[in-house]
Amino acid sequence: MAAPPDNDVLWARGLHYSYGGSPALQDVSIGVRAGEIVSVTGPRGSGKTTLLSCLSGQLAPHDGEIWFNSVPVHTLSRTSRERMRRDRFGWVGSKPQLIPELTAWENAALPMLLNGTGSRAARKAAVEWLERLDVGECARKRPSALRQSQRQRVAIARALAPAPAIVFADEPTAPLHQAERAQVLRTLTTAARTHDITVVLTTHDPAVMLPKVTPGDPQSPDAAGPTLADRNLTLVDGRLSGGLIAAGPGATGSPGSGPNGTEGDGEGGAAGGKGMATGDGDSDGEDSKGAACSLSV
Ligand SMILES: Nc1ncnc2c1ncn2[C@@H]1O[C@H](COP(=O)(O)OP(=O)(O)OP(=O)(O)O)[C@@H](O)[C@H]1O
Repeated sequence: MAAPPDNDVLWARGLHYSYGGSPALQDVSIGVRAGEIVSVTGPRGSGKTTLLSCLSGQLAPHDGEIWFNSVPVHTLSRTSRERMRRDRFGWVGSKPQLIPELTAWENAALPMLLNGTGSRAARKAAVEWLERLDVGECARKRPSALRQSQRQRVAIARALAPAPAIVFADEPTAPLHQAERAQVLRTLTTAARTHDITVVLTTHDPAVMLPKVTPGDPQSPDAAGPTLADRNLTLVDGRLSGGLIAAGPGATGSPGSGPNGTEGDGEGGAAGGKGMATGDGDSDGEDSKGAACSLSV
């Protein structure tokens, strides 16, 4: 069993996953650096949710390896994977999935309380994150009293508050109006960057996808402002397509500045072996979809 490159916090190789014999992921390999923000795009049914579910330990791949730092996730029992998810990962789904009987701060504090954090410390962290995400005034309200965009911010606070190593976000802006999408994505990615949290998110949202940047060209899309993700990966029919795009200079605070497309050399291509998408360029069945959308608490 090969160990993953040291500088990748998350590393997967040769992932396969099928639903009843129908392949959803085929030979997918990916490396994500600590602190990196990676978006995964692709048409409907291309395998984005399945990939996120495998990487986050919700689904066990039918073949392939997944490493979280030095932990071989693919060899863990279901219980150990659950513990790892609870202790080290955050999850933001396309629906906020808050507990209706709990207030916003109680929802945001729940993963910490389940992790054994004391109630005062959990409450303090939850309220601080709600404030950071501009929903501090909602802390004592129940989800039914909030707008959908506010509920999604509470869900983001719930994912970030325990200081996870990685937040997985599956179509986090899907239920929002167009005007709120960029704002919520920016809030999530800015908060993650500030706290050095790695993010892997799926989206159809063009705001997250990285434009091909031509250095020195004033018409280059990057001139319009910073992009939200450091890299975009494209899935087509369960396979990573050649569309690995590395971040340009507009991706503020990006650690994804390896040889695979710094300075916006967009067409990084699949680095390494077939379908291998990595931030560093030199590194070489059990559940239904419903489970993938369950709370990661
Ligand atoms: N629980 C399931 N049972 C059977 N097939 C499934 C299940 N979940 C997903 N699939 C199939 O697996 C393939 C990949 O689905 P997946 O949801 O991962 O793609 P996606 O890119 O996230 O799609 P979307 O953008 O619509 O959410 C699709 O063909 C889908 O129909």
